[in-house]
Amino acid sequence: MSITEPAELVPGLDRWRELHAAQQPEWPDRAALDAVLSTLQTVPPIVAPAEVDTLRRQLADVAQGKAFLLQGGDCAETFDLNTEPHLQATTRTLLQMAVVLTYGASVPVVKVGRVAGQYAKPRSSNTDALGLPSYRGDMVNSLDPVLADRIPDPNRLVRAYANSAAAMNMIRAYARGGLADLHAVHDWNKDFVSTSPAGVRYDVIAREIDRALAFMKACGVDDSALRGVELYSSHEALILDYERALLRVHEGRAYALSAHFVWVGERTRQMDGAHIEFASKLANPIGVKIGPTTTPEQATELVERLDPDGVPGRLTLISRMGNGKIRDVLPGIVEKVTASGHQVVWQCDPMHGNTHESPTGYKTRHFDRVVDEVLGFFDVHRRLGTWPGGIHVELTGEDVTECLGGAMEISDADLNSRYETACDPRLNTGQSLELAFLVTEMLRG
Ligand SMILES: O=C[C@H](O)[C@H](O)COP(=O)(O)O
Ligand SMILES: C=C(OP(=O)(O)O)C(=O)O
Repeated sequence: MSITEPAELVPGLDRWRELHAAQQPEWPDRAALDAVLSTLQTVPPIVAPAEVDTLRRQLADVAQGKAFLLQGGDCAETFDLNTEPHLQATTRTLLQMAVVLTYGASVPVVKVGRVAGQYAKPRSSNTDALGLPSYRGDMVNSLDPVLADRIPDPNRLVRAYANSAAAMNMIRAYARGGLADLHAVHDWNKDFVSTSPAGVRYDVIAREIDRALAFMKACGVDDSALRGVELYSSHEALILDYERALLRVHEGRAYALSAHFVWVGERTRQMDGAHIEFASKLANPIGVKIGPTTTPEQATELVERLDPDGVPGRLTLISRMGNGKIRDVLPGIVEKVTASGHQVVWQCDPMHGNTHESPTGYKTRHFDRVVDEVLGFFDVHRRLGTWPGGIHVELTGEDVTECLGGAMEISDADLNSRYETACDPRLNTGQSLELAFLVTEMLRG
């Protein structure tokens, strides 16, 4: 693999540098940043091109209605919480959701974590409630409300790389055996079953799977394929200097090897902006968030620009419109993009359009609105005869109290008991599993 002079190997690779890049940190010392970037240009990347290509092929199946995409993880990962228990909890929750979907709806599930690199956040405001520079993710500055720690520090890019690489190392290990072995389907529910209605429901499926595995064993069927899974990483490609430093050219194609899948956010998807230009040059499967103001024309323009060769699954359009708007805004977009002939993955992020502030001052989301946005997404696709390809959720495997509602009926008064997110509120394990059960019913629907 060539890692020298990527811009000479891929024409126009660095055109993004001439365009406006929204939401970039104001690094105080350009020379310090450049020193860090030149280090990152020579490190081994976090993922490999062959893995990225495999995911792209699996997303082609999703685009063609043959599989479902489950993507989830922290809103913002932090260096402090990049621990084995935290990674295991996130992985377990994703695996449990995938089992519920695969078993309940008989559909292959492509599993992608918001993990091993989700260290940068776009913000609505440059300052926080205390008047300090906003926290922009551990890759940029510190969550601690101290002025000096909120100054962007380029050394954090190296820490983000190192933490991502370490996390990806563990995730690959989990995926290849042990934790992700379907024979451990019961263990994923340990400590959880007795405390959650969704855990009890899950246990029923786990017992059925156990029986099926015992039956297969008795019949002498080779079940080695069930001893591991494929689990991919993803994050928002926000800090372009970082993404560019971890880009490598392989067989003439530019791969962002910071993750298997990267997406461009709602705040940075301007057609004439640097993020879309950068993403257009990548060989990775990429996503773009589309919010409630997106027009069918804009969506089609994005698709033509990011999928010029019409590769099924190359592009995932992630709608995040809010439950009150999705039924009105999404249909025109789906109709026009479908008429263009491009086979995109349609994915629903039911989190980012449904955020509000609780009377107690917490940024929160109500589970009912989350579910209603997913229902709206399914309604639209059913009506138009297109495939509701996946969901994208902010979740954690911890028992936090950040989103309201769900079977445990988390109330405004409960929010302060375990509100731990570094940025936006996440579904806890129980709420995540409940969502998986509900989506299974929608898929069967
Ligand atoms: O996760 C998404 C965004 O970074 C987040 O919603 C922005 O939050 P803010 O409006 O508090 O800046
Ligand atoms: C910032 C995010 O979302 P959006 O771009 O949709 O606001 C996110 O998913 O972290």
